[in-house]
Amino acid sequence: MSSAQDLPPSGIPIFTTLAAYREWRHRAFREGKSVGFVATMGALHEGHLSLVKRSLQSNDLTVLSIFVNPAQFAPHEDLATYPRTLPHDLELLNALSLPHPTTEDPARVRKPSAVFAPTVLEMYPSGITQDVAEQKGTFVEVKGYGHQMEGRSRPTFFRGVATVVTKLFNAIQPDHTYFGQKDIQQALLLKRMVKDLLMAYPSPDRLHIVPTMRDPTDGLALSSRNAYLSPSDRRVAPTLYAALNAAKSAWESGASKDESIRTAVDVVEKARQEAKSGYGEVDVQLDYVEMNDSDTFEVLEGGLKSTDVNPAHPVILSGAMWVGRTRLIDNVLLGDVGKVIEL
Ligand SMILES: Nc1ncnc2c1ncn2[C@@H]1O[C@H](COP(=O)(O)OP(=O)(O)OP(=O)(O)O)[C@@H](O)[C@H]1O
Ligand SMILES: CC(C)(CO)[C@@H](O)C(=O)[O-]
Ligand code: BAL
Repeated sequence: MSSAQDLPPSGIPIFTTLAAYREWRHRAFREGKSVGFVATMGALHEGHLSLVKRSLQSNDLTVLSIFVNPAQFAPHEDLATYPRTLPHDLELLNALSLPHPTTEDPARVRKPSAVFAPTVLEMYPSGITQDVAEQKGTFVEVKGYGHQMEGRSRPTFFRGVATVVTKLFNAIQPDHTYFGQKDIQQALLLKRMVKDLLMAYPSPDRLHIVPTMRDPTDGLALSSRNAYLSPSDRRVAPTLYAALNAAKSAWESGASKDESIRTAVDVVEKARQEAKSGYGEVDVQLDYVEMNDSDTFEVLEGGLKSTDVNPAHPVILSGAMWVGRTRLIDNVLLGDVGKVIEL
């Protein structure tokens, strides 16, 4: 366990080295205790906590990693400014507890058991540069599944995510792991990776996808990057979710894929015009709105309608939008949502 001077006080053990974590993990193996795992980049919010709560409900022990992974940021992206709030993250985790599922004794609760907060060198012993052409060492690519949706705008993102999550799974050795629907392509791609690489910790059926937590007042998906939003940005930010919902209603009322996407684009365009001239003069730019098969990630054909699609194979309706200098993503699922996420 780390006793590093620069770590904030915490009731939860914080491991900064693989060796220290492994000792703890071996004890859990010996004692036959199940370990649930939530991977994060910190700056925790209720969305993260909803994943931690799922883990607490189903596992003896719950580990959370906090690691801002350089490999998933392109050189022009926001690695340097990404919010880092470890003391506050630990406060949130220390305050979290759920009744123990197998007893009515109110004194027995489950709390997060450990935090893994490694250094960059610990995670990348061969070193890491954000420029893919210059990288050396071992990287993981999920071919055919990383170039659509988010991958179109962030071509090296999923390589960085698949690589770090493989490392985290090798380190943590989770029985169960929990990812958020907000990053739906990431979660589904990782499920495929776990299957393709014949991983045991976790096995593919033990990678759980948890619904997106939203601001109850306007539906904005909770996200660490929301911290970048100015008050005027924040007023426009729910537009993406509103646009996706407009497209969803159109689709469910019989519109084609192209018509549904057009509905979403119109919602963003209207908000863009208003935000440009309104108080605060916010610059809104749609990056993409798309509909993709949740299994293959292939783009749906433009003329398709909901009646042409098997509801047992949900469609991902997703998008990304810039609000000022903040890039927001969101998605809704069309069809039998329960086939993809655990409600
Ligand atoms: N609103 C949310 N509801 C449920 N899960 C979420 C939510 N936001 C993030 N997560 C999940 O938490 C995990 C860690 O995500 P991460 O630390 O990148 O936070 P984030 O809020 O997604 O940050 P960012 O702003 O960088 O996208 C991922 O599995 C992610 O999908
Ligand atoms: C899965 C993850 C922790 C890998 O760095 C990150 O992409 C995230 O927080 O979603
Ligand atoms: N939640 C996704 C992490 C990223 O955008 O880098």
